[in-house]
Amino acid sequence: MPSDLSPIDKAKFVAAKQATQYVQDGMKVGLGTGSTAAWLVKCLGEMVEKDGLKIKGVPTSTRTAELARDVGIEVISLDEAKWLDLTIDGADEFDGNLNLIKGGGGALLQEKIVATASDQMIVIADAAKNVETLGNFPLPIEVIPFGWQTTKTLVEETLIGMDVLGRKVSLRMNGEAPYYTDEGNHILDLHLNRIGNARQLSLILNQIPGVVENGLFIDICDIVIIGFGDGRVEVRDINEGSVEEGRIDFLETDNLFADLND
Ligand SMILES: O=C(CO)[C@H](O)[C@H](O)COP(=O)(O)O
Repeated sequence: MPSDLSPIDKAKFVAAKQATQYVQDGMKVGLGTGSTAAWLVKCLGEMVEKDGLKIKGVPTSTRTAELARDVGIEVISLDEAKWLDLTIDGADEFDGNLNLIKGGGGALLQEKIVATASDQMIVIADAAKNVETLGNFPLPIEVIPFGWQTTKTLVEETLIGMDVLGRKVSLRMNGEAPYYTDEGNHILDLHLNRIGNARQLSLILNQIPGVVENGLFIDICDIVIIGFGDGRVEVRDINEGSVEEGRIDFLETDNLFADLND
């Protein structure tokens, strides 16, 4: 077993590896963004190269598009694909109803569009992302740069009437400058600590002029695959209401793991 990887990275890897079992020849697959999704893309690239897996990938960011091409996955746009069989992505938090906070990596807009245009969305995550109530992770919202400070004020005023614990709103930065998304927008991070009614908050935030989308994914995710640092995986399926457990043996995957870690 590679010793230089943290238990969290191993957990992300086993969740991603388990998710590849849902990918079949001929599928159009949405490819998420972030460190866990990057493991998935690398695993799928390995399957394309070594097993001749034939898939078309729709990436959710320029970062993922580059990685997917690098590992040999055929990349198409969502407009070319029109509809997807499956999207696999990471998350910043998920709750017992498989509702999510996403957008820690700034790609929430494309991620939500792509996941919504899929028959099935699978989230891959380490166990630390599992929460009872969403909101400890700051909720990202994507806003257009025009008048963003006014939009921020409107968001702050809106939060006064909401069932949340914190109300601090900060502009995401990239060093000294504001962060820009792939669509040329900014991100406001909402430090809410606890979101009492995520469905209501999501609907209300999206009504504010200047807000393009928020990082709450409500009723979008079907399955969460949770990875643990010792190789265990747990699969939660919202439709089946089931929980399955398994294990990925690091000894069996050691070579792949080492290759992918290059
Ligand atoms: O939503 C996302 C990017 O916008 C990511 O999926 C989320 O931030 C989780 O990232 P990681 O897998 O690196 O923990």
